Amino acid sequence: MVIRLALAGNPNCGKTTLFNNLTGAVQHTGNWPGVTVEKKEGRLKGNKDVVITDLPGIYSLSPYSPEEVVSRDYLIKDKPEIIINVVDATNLDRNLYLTTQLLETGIPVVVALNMIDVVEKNGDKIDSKRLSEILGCSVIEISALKKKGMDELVTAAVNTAKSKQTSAVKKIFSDKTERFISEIAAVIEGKAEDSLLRWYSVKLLEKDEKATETLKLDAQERNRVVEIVSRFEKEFDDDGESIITNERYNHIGTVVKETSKKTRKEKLSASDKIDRIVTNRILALPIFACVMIAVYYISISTVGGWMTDWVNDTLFAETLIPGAESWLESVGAADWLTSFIVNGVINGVGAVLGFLPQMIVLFILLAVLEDCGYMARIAFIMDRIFRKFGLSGKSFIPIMIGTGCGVPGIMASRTIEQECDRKITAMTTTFIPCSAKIPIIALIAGALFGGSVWIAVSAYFLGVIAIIMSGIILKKMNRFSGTPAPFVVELPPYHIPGLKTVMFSTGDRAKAFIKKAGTIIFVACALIWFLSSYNWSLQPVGIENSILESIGSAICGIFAPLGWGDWQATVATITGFIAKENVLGTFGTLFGLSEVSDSGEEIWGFVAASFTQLSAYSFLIFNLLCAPCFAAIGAMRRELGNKGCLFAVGYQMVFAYAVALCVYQFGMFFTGGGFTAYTLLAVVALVGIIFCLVRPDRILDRKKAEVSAT
Ligand SMILES: Nc1nc2c(ncn2[C@@H]2O[C@H](COP(=O)(O)OP(=O)(O)OP(=O)(O)O)[C@@H](O)[C@H]2O)c(=O)[nH]1
Ligand SMILES: [Mg+2]
Repeated sequence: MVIRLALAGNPNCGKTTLFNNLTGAVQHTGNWPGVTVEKKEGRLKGNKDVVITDLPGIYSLSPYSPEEVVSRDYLIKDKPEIIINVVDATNLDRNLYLTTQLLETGIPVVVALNMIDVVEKNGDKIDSKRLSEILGCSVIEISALKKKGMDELVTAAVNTAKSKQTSAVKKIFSDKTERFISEIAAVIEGKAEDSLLRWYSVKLLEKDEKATETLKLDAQERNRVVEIVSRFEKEFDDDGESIITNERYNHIGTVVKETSKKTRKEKLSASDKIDRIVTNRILALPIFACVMIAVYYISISTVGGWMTDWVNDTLFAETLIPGAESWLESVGAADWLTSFIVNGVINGVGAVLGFLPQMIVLFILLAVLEDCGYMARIAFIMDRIFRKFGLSGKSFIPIMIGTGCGVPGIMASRTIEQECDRKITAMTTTFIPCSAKIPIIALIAGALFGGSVWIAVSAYFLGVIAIIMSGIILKKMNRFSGTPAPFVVELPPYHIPGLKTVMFSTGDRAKAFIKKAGTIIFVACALIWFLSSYNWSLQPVGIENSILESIGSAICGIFAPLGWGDWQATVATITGFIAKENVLGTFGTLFGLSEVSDSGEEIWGFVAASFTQLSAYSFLIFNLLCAPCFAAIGAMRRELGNKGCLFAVGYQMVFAYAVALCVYQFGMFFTGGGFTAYTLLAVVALVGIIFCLVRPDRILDRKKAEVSAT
C-alpha cells in the first residue's frame, strides 16, 4: 500500500530541509519565506511505499497567493493519507495557527516540532507531551538540520497513517461560536464528507468563497447559511472571519502559555542587534551597496577573475586547443573536422565554460547571503523604496533569485498576492542580470574598461532602475493597475550558513550552467560554425563571405543607431536568445575563424577592435535588458499566458532599444559627435520614456474618485 505523506507548515519552518533528509533529494532551501513555490514529490529513503510531498509554506488554509492555493488544494482535494505539520518551535504562536486549521481537515496529522536545537540552545522549554494532549495528535521533537528525531517522526507518521486515526476534534472556539458551527453543520450535512463537516462549517462562518463554491449548496441552504452567519456577526458585532481568527489566537495563546517556557526575558537577541544596523533607515542602502559591490568584486575581479583567467589563458589557449589541434593532425583528421572541433566547439563552448570559476564563486557568495538570512533583509529594505513607486517589496525576492537564473526568478513571482504586481514582476525580473549574462558583462568590462568592477555594479543598478521605471510605466496601463499588496515578509533570525546548503545550491546552479554549455550552447556553436564556414552554395569559404555574414549584414542596420551595427555583434545578440551564454560563445567561434592572436585574451582583442567604450556599453545595455533566453520566455508564458507573454517580450525589446539608443546617441552628442538624425531619434525616445513615466495615472485617479464618491 502506498502512503502519501504531505509536509505542510509556515514558510521558512524547514519543510524542504526535512524533505531532503527523508528522501535524499536536493531541493533548494534558504533562510527566507517563500523558497518553495511548487509542490515536489519524492520517496522515503529505505521505504519506497511512502511518497512524500513538499508543499509551499502557508500561514493558513485561507490562501491568498497562487502558491498557497497549491498547498491548500493538495491537502483538501488530493487528501494525502497523513499530514506532517512542520512547526517552527521557536515561533509556536504563529505556527500553531495553521496547526489548528489542519486538525479540522479530517486528515490525520502528526506535528513535527522542528528547530528544537535552537530552542534548546536558547535554554527554552517546550512540553511536547502536554502539547500532544491538548492538540489531540502526536507531537515529535525534531531538528531537520541536525537530523535529530527523523526515525521517530517517520515511525509515528506511518503508524498514524496506517491506523487511519484522525485526531480527536477538540473544541477550540468559545461555546457561543461552537453553537453556530453546529447550526451550520446541520444545514450542510450530507453535502460534504463527514470528516470535513466541521472544516466546511467553520469556513462558511468565515465567509470563505472558494470553500463555499466547492460545496454546491442549493438556494434554500445558501439562504439558511447567510442567515446564520449574519446572526453570528451581529451577536459578536464583528466580521465573521475576524471572530474566528481572534478565537483561534486566543486558544493558541492559552496552549502556548501552558506548554512552553521561555527563560530569556525579552532581551534583544543577536539578530535584532544586527538588524538595528543592517535595516537602519540611513545605513541600510549603503550597506546593501557595499555588500553587493564586495560580492561582485570577489567573484568577477579578484578570486573568480584569477581562476577564469587561468582557465582561459592556460587551460584552453595553451593546453586544450593546441593539444586538440596536434592530436587531430596526428590522426589525420580532415581539415573541416579539425576546424569544426577546434574553432567551432572548443572555442565556442570553451569561451562559456571559461567563466565557470567566476560563476561558482558568485554562486557560493549568493548562497551564503541567502542562507544566513540577509536576502530577506534586502527584500525588507527594498520594500521601502519600491513602495514609493507603487511596487511591492515582495517583487525583490524574485529579482534576487533572478540573479541566478531568470526561470526560477519568474516562478518565484507567484508568492505575490496582488495579480497586477505579480504580472509586472514576472515581466521585469529578467532585467536584473542573470548568471548567464555575467560573461557578457565580464567580456565588455575586460575588453574595453580595463576589467573595472564598476561595469558589473552599474549593470545591476541599471537592472533595478529599469525595473522601477517599468513598474511606474506599466502601473498606469489598464491591465496592471492596482495598489501594492501589504508587505509581510518576516525576518528570520540570522544563522551561520550551512556548508551543505551552500554546496547544494552552488552545485545545482553550476550543474545547470554546465549542462547548458554541453547541450544548447554546443549546438548553437556548431550551427554558428557551419553558417560562418560555408556560403549559400555550401562551399567552404572565409567568414567574410559566409552565410552568417549575409544574414547579419541584412539586419544589422537595425542596430546602427545603437552604435554597433556590424554583423558580428548582431549575430551574437540573436544567438543570445537561445541562451545568453551564446553571445560569448558566438564571439568565440567568430574569432576562432579569424585566426589572428595567440594570447589568451583573444576575444577581448577582437571585441576591443570592433567597439568603442560607448558602443560596447550600449551593446551591453541592449543585451541585458532585451527579451531573455527562450527558457525564460517560456517561464513568462506560463505565468502571463500567450498574450501577456507576447506583450512582455515586445515591451522588453522596445524598452531595451530605447535605453541603449539614448545612452549611445547622447553619449556621442556630448563627446562631440554632433547632432544627427539618430540624435533626433534618441530625443524622441527620451521624450517618450519621460511621458510614460510622468503622465497622470487616470485609472488610479478614477478609482480614488469612485471611493470618495461612495
Ligand atoms: N537551526 C535549525 N535550522 C533549521 C532547521 N531546519 C531548517 N533550518 C533552516 O531554516 C531555513 C529554512 O529552511 P527550508 O527547508 O528552506 O524551509 P521551508 O519550510 O521549506 O521554507 P519555504 O519553502 O519558504 O516554505 C534554512 O536556512 C534551514 O537551514 C533546524 O532544525 N534547525
Ligand atoms: Mg521549502
